[in-house]
Amino acid sequence: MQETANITSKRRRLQRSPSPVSYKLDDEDSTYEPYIPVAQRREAKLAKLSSLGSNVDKEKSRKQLEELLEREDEEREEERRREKARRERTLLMEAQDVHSKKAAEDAKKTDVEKAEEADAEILAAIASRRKLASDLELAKGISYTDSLKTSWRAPRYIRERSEEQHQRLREKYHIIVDGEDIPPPIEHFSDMKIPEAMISFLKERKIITPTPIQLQGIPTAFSGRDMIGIAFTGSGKTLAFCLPIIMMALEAEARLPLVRGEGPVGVILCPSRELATQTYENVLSWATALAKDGKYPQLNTLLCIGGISMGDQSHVLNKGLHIVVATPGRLIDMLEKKRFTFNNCKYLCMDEADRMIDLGFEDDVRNIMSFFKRQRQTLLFSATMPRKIQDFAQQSLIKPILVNVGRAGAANLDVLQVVEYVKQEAKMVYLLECLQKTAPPVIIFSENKNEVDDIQEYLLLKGVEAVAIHGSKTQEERQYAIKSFKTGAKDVMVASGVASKGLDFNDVQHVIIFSMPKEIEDYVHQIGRTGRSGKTGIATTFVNMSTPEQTLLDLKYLLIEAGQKVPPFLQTVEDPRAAQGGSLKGCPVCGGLGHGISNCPKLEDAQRRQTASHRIDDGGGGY
Ligand SMILES: Nc1ncnc2c1ncn2[C@@H]1O[C@H](COP(=O)(O)OP(=O)(O)OP(=O)(O)O)[C@@H](O)[C@H]1O
Repeated sequence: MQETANITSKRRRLQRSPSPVSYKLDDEDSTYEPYIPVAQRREAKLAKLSSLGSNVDKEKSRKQLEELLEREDEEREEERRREKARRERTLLMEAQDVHSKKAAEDAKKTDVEKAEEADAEILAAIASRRKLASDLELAKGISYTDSLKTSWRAPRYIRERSEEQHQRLREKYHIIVDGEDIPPPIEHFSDMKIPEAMISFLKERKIITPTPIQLQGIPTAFSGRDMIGIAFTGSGKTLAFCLPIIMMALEAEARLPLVRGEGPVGVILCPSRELATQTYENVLSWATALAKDGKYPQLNTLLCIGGISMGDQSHVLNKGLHIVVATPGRLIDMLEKKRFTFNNCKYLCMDEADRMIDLGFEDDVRNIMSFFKRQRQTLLFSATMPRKIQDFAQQSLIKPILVNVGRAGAANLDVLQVVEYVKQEAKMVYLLECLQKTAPPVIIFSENKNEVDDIQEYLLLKGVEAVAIHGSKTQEERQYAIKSFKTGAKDVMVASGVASKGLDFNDVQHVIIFSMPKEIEDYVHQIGRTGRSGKTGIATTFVNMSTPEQTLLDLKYLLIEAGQKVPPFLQTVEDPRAAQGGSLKGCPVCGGLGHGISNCPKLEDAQRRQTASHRIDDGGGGY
């Protein structure tokens, strides 16, 4: 009996000892009484009463007791109500306190801080864009976690190098990488397991050692990895994404030759017909060089752009198809008409990718992705890729690797940038003078199609051999302009933005920017038509009162970044953010260094275009 009592008292002590969750209550509130339900209390009191065994009328006592208990209950209830009201009052006061503190903090915030908060809100709104994947994948919740498997491996002696050695090599070439299990950089084409015939062909064209984007980008793409490749204009990105597609097509053909109705194995998307044509010609020449060697099969490549008759390429469509180079509009048309399918397509590359996944083309890209029937390798390349687009793209790729040579959007350092203040009415005359600065070939850029025509007309009148290209010209006129400028038959090409992205003309000496584009990215692409492939070039830009101050600021920062001379009139352009003590970070939407997101011309333009709901490509990219 004694033992039982001990155990019971021990148990009680144990029950009272603080549990990890309730210790605060036990420690701090010594008046705490555990709650006993009313019925239980009532029973206990009645039991106590009957145990007294008095002679009083038990029924009467029961009634009195019940009244007493009811009164007690009411008093307890009243006390509980008062306690609740007191707590609610305290919470309300706390909330009011927090609110007034926030209002006081807001009042203390500078305009810059408020602007930064507004920027963050806009950024968050853009970040909520739908993932870049096909609607089918999104609807079915399909997402892949592993990169595409390929048989390619770096040579053993390179694989055996330590990660520090790889990193040292990257640092030597100013390559910044980001991602998991990054393949090693390879300094020589001969170590990349590229066919000898290809190496000899490249050598004939003075392509002897890989450029930085190639020495990290080619092994990355050969390994089957998704990647974002960013490198300045004229740095050889085309070879970095074409070689992998060629090798993949050769491998597919060697496994099982493709027959009519099969293929393509891979597709390259470009934002303009001209760029697609140029890339197609490159692929064609590299594939032909391999076939000529006799050891490799002839690959069939299709150019799929608007403005041309696809019937002219029926000989390609009548055989197994290996590679398609396309602009989005015509590609979608061909896929919808089932002229070919993407059932076995496993390589998608987007050149000038920021433009492709930019607000205007986004839905086209998603539509194209919906034709893929299996996992693909996706590669995005550009000289400009603002942080926001990089982030957006990264969530759409599988274990992506970012290969970055220099700051995305930085100007090519081989271009000498000269910015001149020229009054609007003096521009045409000064242009003639400016043309004397260098020997031809020269490209003149204007943002306005009518102005392009006016400049060409003026130059022709003055006896300058000039051709013109813009989105309203017919495809024949555009092809003629490109061809005659490329072959050197014409000295000067006057162009709107359509010719700025990615086009590779031999040895352009001088780029004249007659009217400064609003978006600094466009400027970077335009001046990038010179100073290519390690050569130097000059870019002269006309600005005046009609150039928006913000554009001038973007330009000023870009010149400073590239170590170029900042002319006195640009030096006087003040950054309002600096005056207010705000941060001078570049715009995450367009990469411009002279403004924040809330003043981004690209965003404004995209919003305007979305409202007008028509396409982005200056008449050249789509169908
Ligand atoms: N490894 C190399 N060595 C020397 N020249 C090269 C090499 N790779 C490519 N080139 C040449 O450099 C020129 C520019 O290459 P490409 O057009 O691929 O540049 P890009 O980086 O795509 O430029 P953009 O951003 O303007 O499109 C081409 O004429 C090409 O033949």
